[in-house]
Amino acid sequence: MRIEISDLTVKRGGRLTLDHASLSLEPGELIGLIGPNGAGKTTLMRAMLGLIPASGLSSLAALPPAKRALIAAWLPQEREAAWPISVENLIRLGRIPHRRPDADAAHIEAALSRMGLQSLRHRAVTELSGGERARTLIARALAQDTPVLMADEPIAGLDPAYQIATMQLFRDLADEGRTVIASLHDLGLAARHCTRLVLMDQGRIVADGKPVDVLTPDNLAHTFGIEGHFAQTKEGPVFQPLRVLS
Ligand SMILES: Nc1ncnc2c1ncn2[C@@H]1O[C@H](COP(=O)(O)OP(=O)(O)OP(=O)(O)O)[C@@H](O)[C@H]1O
Repeated sequence: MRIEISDLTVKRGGRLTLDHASLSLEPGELIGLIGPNGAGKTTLMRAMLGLIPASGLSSLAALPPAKRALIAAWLPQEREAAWPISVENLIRLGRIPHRRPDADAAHIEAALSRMGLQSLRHRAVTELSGGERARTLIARALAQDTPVLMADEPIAGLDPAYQIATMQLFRDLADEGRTVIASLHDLGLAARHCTRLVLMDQGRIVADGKPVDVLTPDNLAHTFGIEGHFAQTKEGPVFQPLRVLS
């Protein structure tokens, strides 16, 4: 599903933390939202979903909440587990918007299996490692089975195999025709798996395009203050941050 935002703006503490952002997200895209700490990535996604007050337009935020929950799954950055619900039951919460208990089991099984959680299904989420909890929360978002998936730093804290597997899974979801947007700090994985990168700095979108066109020496220097190496290889695009510029 296509999502459009136009002039989306958030003001907090007298400062524009999101400054007139306009974007159109298309089905089939895996969009990596990148930028330094405090650039406004979380703010952009939360405003897009209607979770925080914003001026401007967001086609998602304009929907009634019940409809929105059928269209967009949201994976927030916070991963605390408040009470000892089992892995399986936490994933089941993703099915609430559908009100179709008959179809729930298949979606829950698929999500458990896609995130490698079958052996942990009866474990309390309060007794998981950080990475296992992260995978459980991704599974809950998958069980929601929406055309749009929005994720805030979904691979932070995962081991390399699960980082790659999760990025590949997101790419598969995009290839199936879903719209996927994820904020990422790992520019190497962003370059390798994303079809498009949106670079933010100080509340603004400063670049938007293919990884090769966004991870340019100028953009890296001006936003991150780093130098990196980008190469097109037989394996696909490879990016390695090299050094901090003084
Ligand atoms: N509740 C708030 N009140 C005031 N300022 C806030 C609030 N929440 C966030 N900010 C500020 O808004 C700016 C953007 O924050 P945001 O969390 O969107 O950045 P981010 O790009 O997701 O950063 P990170 O990579 O560190 O997670 C930051 O300067 C932050 O300090």
